[in-house]
Amino acid sequence: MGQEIQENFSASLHENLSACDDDSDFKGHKTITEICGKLYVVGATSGGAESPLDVKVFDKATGKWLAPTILGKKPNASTFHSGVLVTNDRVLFLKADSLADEFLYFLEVDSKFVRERKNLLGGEVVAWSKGSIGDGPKPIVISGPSGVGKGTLINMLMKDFPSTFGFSVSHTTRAPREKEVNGIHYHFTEREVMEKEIKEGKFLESALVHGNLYGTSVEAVEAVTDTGKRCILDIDVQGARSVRASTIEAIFIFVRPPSFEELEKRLRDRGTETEEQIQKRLRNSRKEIEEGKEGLFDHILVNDDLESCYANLKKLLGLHSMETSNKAASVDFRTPSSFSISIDAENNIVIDSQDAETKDGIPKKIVLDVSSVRGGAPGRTRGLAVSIEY
Ligand SMILES: Nc1ncnc2c1ncn2[C@@H]1O[C@H](COP(=O)(O)OP(=O)(O)OP(=O)(O)O)[C@@H](O)[C@H]1O
Ligand SMILES: Nc1nc2c(ncn2[C@@H]2O[C@H](COP(=O)(O)O)[C@@H](O)[C@H]2O)c(=O)[nH]1
Repeated sequence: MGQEIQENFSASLHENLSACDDDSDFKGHKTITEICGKLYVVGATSGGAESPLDVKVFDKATGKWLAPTILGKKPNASTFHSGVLVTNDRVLFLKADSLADEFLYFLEVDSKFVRERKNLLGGEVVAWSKGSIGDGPKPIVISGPSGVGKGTLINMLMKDFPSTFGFSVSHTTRAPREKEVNGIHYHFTEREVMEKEIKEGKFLESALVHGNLYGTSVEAVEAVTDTGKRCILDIDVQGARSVRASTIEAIFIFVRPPSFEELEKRLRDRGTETEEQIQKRLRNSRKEIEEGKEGLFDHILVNDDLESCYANLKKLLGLHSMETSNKAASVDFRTPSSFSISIDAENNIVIDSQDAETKDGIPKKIVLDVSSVRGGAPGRTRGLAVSIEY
C-alpha cells in the first residue's frame, strides 16, 4: 500500500505535468497517483463540488497523455479528495465533506474487469467502483426457461419489498409487448445500436436469446446499487454464466417448471408470443433446464404452486413477512473538510481530521480496514470495515 503523490509534493512530477500542459482544465483540487510508470490524475474538469471527478493518464515512458475510457459512475467532486494506492490494480479515493455512504470510491486501473475491457476496447481503461462499508447486499441473478414464472416472482418481491430490491432493466432488441414500457421493463433498442454498445463495453453481459439480443448494462446494475437497494437480474443461463465469471458476487437462482407440459401451458396462456416463437422458446427450454443442473446455480426452485415457490424464494433470501433492510451496514457520519492520511502498523488507512473546529457528526479520526475488500467494478467494492473516533 502506498500513498498518492500529492499535488506540489514532487517537483519532478510537477515538471512532468507542466511540460505536457494538459492537466490545465482540471478545476480546483486534483491528485496524482503513480502506478507502474503511469500517472493517474484525478480532478474535476467542470469546476465546483457535485461535478464529476475525471481521470487523465500520463505515460511517463512515452511522455504522452492517454485519454482513458472511464467506466462506472464517476463520483462527484468534493472540495478535497485523497487517493491511496491499495494494491497495484486499484486506488482508493477518500472524499472530504461527504456522507459515510458517499466518501469511498475505488479507481480500478488494472483489475480483472479493467483488463477484460482493455482487451475488448483497446487503449487505456479505468473503472470507478463505489466502496461499501460492511458486506452490503449481494445482487440476485434469477434464470430459468421462458414462461416458468421468473418475472412473476420478481414482481412479487418488488411489490412486497420495495425499498429492499431494485430491478436491473436490461436492453433488448425484441419488440415491446402490449403492456411493456420502455425504461421500466426493458430498454428497447435497435440491433445495430446494441451491437455497437456491446463493442464499446457498455454491457456487463449480453447474449442472443430466442433470436434477439438481450444484455445487462453496467449502468443498469449501478443505477440500482446507487440507491442502496439489492439488485435483481432476470437473465438467461448464458448471461448467468457471464456474471458468474465477472467480479460481481451474486446469488444465482434457477427456476424450474414442474413439467414441460405446464411450461407450455403457461407460455400459451400468457398469450404474448406467436406459435412460432412459443415453439422456439420451448425447444430452448430443454437445453436451459439441462444447463440449470450444471452447478452454476446456488439454488434451484421449482415453481409449481406459485405461493409456495414465492415462500421458498423469500426463505432462501432470508426475508420475513415484513420488509427487512438488506442495506449495507449503516454508519452515519460526515468526513472532515480537510484531513491527512497515514497507514498504521496493521496496514489500516488512518484519516485524521485537520479541521480547525470539531463539529457534531464529524469524526476526529476514521480508521479503514481494507484487508477484506471483495467485488469491484462493475458495482460495489464490498467488505470495507470502519472504526470512528469523535
Ligand atoms: N406457479 C405458477 N402457476 C401457474 N401460472 C404461473 C405460475 N407462475 C407464473 N405463472 C404464469 O405463467 C406465465 C409466465 O410467467 P412469467 O411471465 O413470469 O414467466 P417468465 O419466466 O418471466 O418468462 P420470460 O422468460 O419469457 O419472461 C404468466 O402468465 C404467469 O402469470
Ligand atoms: N442474458 C440475458 N438474458 C436476458 C436479459 N434480459 C432478459 N433475459 C432473458 O431473456 C429471456 C426472454 O425474455 P422475454 O422478456 O423476451 O420473455 C428470459 O429468459 C430472460 O431471463 C439480459 O439482460 N441478459
